[in-house]
Amino acid sequence: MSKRKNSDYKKPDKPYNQSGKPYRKQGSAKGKQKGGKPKGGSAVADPRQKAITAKVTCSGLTNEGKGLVTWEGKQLEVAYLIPGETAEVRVSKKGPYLNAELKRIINQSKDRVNPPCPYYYECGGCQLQHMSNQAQGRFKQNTIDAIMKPFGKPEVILTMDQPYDYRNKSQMTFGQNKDRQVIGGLYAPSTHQIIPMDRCLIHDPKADEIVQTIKGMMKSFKMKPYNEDTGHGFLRHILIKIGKVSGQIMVVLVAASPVFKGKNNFITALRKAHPEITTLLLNVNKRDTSMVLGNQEKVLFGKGTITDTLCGMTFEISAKSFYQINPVQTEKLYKKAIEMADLTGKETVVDAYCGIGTISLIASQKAGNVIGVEMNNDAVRDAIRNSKRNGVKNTRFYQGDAGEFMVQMAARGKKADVVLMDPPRSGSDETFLASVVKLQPKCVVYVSCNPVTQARDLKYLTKNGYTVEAIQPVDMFPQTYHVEAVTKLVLKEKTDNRKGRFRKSY
Ligand SMILES: C[S@@+](CC[C@H](N)C(=O)[O-])C[C@H]1O[C@@H](n2cnc3c(N)ncnc32)[C@H](O)[C@@H]1O
Repeated sequence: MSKRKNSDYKKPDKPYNQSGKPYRKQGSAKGKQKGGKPKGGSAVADPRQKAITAKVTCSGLTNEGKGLVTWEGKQLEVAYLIPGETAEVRVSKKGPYLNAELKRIINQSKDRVNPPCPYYYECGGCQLQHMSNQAQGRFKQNTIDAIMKPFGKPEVILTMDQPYDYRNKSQMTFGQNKDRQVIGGLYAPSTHQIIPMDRCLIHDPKADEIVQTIKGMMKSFKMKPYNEDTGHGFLRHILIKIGKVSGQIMVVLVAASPVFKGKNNFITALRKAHPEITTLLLNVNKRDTSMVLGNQEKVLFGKGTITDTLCGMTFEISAKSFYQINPVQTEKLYKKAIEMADLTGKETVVDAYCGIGTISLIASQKAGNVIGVEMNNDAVRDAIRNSKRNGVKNTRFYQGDAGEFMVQMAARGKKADVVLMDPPRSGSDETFLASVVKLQPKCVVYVSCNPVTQARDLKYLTKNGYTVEAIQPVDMFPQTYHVEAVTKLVLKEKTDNRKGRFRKSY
């Protein structure tokens, strides 16, 4: 990223509460209290000595779906508490911070439901299963409304009718328990501790079934799970991608070594148990990292890719390429994004952070031409293949940093009528945004899975000639606090004083 030029441009370092104001991290109220009466809740001892039980009432939710309570004048976060509920919480001191854990609900909200997942309270992968679907929708709407308040009122969130089993991509991690038995599951929040589980209710059930089969095969094939502490063992993770429309299934064994003993017999046994698997890969990840996939990849059978259909087009997907994980909601998201772009068939469109070219190719049907730019090599290769596969002739794809690409476009005096952008969670950067401002597309459509970084980037664009015209939230990740939004920005018309009339500044 280039040097900061605009003092308003700042990486968000704190999450925000629903009033859009920064709030403190969980238990982040400092333990020391300077006298004065407690402002809320009631307590029975001093948490500096030992944990105490306090009665509190939940007044709101953080962006991460945790209940906000006031205790002794301090704001604390309590996971799994719902606004309006009164509860007993256990307050303890963690370092300089206070930590509050839910012990018992005294008055229950009508929004509370029994979480269907038996691992819900240990896992942390989902944060909202204790809330009804309507309450989850309201929470996400409030979150996005608060964050986007400076830019206008968002539309009503597009929710999902069947909010379980939706993920087309899943990954499970392998290890051993203290009795040296193989376990497979998901990491507990912010740790590398595996919570053994046979089923995750937001995964495609078929994916979990295949993982259970492989786990069962490990003993007879003497396949050891990898041990992060000793560096011994073979299997680290299993990644599965499923084409929800095509039914094609990719299984990726992520191993610590390329030496796969008993490979052929293993493949034969797995194919016999699951003839529906269309391709199997071995990915080698030797690094001490939380990244699941390593760089080395070998196809063990099949094509090494799967295909799927979105918005009437077919897409080929590699193991390492990004593909939206909830195809039902993705169709709604893409439809909105293309609608917001107001294409007439003549425009030059830039699709930045384009992945395997999904938005580019869908937009190409209504545009003059589309230029896609993407960092990941495999995704660019998929995008090029996908344009051929769909008989699209008016797209070009480039590999590289989207910001650098836009700088070059601006330097060469190229034009773009519309910029579609869909950056990762960290958002875009000033190099990219400054070039958008230079290129002056009449419309920018910004898709984001993180409203906080999106709001930061919108602030930059609105300070530099753009107005937000529409914001559409979409629930792509039911049961979790995450929320996606697509925003339309248009170039403001400027008054040309010399001529005394309005002119467009592009
Ligand atoms: C949220 S995904 C969106 C992909 C695509 N628009 C879609 O809907 O499937 C973000 C994409 O940005 C890519 N990416 C991340 N940083 C990038 C950068 N600096 N320049 C270009 N692409 C980048 C990632 O590899 C990923 O494919």
